[in-house]
Order: sequence, then structure tokens, then C-alpha cells
Amino acid sequence: MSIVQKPMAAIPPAIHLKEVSFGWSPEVLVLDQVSLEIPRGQLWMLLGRNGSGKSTLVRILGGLLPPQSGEVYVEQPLGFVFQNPDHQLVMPSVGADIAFSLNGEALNYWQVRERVSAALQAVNLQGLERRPIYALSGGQKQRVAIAGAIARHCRVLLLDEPTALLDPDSQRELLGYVRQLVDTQGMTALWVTHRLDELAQADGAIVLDRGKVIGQGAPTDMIPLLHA
Ligand SMILES: Nc1ncnc2c1ncn2[C@@H]1O[C@H](COP(=O)(O)OP(=O)(O)OP(=O)(O)O)[C@@H](O)[C@H]1O
Repeated sequence: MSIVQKPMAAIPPAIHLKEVSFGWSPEVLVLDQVSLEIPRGQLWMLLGRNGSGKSTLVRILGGLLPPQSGEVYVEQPLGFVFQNPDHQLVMPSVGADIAFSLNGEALNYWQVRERVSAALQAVNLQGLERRPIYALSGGQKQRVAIAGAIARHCRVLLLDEPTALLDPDSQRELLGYVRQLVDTQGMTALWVTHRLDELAQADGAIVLDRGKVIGQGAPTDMIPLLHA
């Protein structure tokens, strides 16, 4: 008897860019024919020197900038976490801020409370709904920003240097939470960083150089490209 194995259905990537270009002026391209794929349910890092185009790329992925040419696909809904949480958290208390991120969804009071509470649990800030934002540490503020995305049931998280303003312990802790969300909730995360030690937690990495992708794949394979 022969066993016929059905081919596994290919899982489409959560993020897919094909030949995307962008420039602030017609003469100078900040992104030049960028093509990349990020598999669903993985944590990838985006690396490159200052000015290589990382933030521009993340803004295009988030729909904040339109590409001049090329194709962009990002699984929805998506959430953003920026370098400075003070630019992102707009309400006076933790619970109000996360609830605010649910504006526009047709949820009743109890559903909002349930989403806020579950999101806080996912980033280990349970019970802090009433805590004023000003009373949080930088790392806790970043976790509230992530909780906003969790509450919206985001499938993709775009994090633009989220640890840049954190102390080393909070950096490691935040990365640990995102790693855990990817592993337990199947989210896909793209994390922009300059910190090579963070690569150890990644499933893959992409290196940008002057607006071009010069490498994408296993994190350890990308390190030599950064020193080239
Ligand atoms: N609003 C803007 N107007 C004009 N040029 C811009 C604007 N924002 C960024 N640039 C330029 O686009 C290029 C890419 O910037 P981008 O912020 O994407 O790089 P980056 O890799 O994120 O850098 P960094 O690591 O310093 O954050 C840089 O030359 C930058 O000066």
C-alpha cells in the first residue's frame, strides 16, 4: 500500500513587500526596490545603519506613508510601538489608554473591560487599570502600548526601536514579552533595533543598507553584513 501525503498548504507570509521604492524627493530614493517576506507567527528584526531607511520602511508597512511604487501586503489589524511611549499614550490612565485604542470597534462597556483586562494580563500589568500613565516606568509604558495592540487583537506588531530609551533590564524584559506574545498568541512582530544582543531572540533578520535589502534570513547570518 502506498501512502500519498497531501502537500501542506503554504502559510502566506504576514508581511510581503515587492519592489517597494520611496523617496522624499524624486532624485533620492530612501527605499530602492525593497522586497521582503516575514513569515506569520515569527519575530523578525530590522537592522541597518542610521539613515538606512528602517523607520521609513516601518511607516510604509503601517500605512503611514504611501510607497511610490511596488506592492505592500501586511496582515491586519496591525499595531505600532514607537521609540518614545510618551508620543503614543494619550490618555491619563492605563485602562483609559487601552480602552481608547478600542475606539471605533462596536463593543459594549463590559466587552471593553474584558479586552483591557486580558491585554494587561498578557503584558503582566494586571490590576493597573487605574494607574496614572505618569506613574509608570519607561518599560511599563511600552508594555501599555503593546497592550493597546493586543486589545485590538492585532495580528502584526511593528516596533520601531522600542528599547532605545530603556535601561538594560527593561530592554531584556520588553523583548521577552514580545517573544512570548509571538510564541503564545501567534502574532507576527517586526522589531527595529541597533542592539545586536537582541538578535538572539529573533527568528530572522533583515538588513537595510542605503535603502536596499542586503540580507534577510537567519539572525547569525546577518551579523557579518552589519560589519561589512
Ligand atoms: N520627513 C522627512 N523628510 C525628509 N527626509 C526624511 C524624512 N524622514 C526621514 N528622512 C530621511 O530619510 C532617510 C531614511 O531615514 P529613516 O528615518 O527611515 O532611517 P533609519 O534607518 O530609521 O535611521 P535611524 O536608525 O537613525 O532611525 C534619511 O536620510 C533621513 O534623513
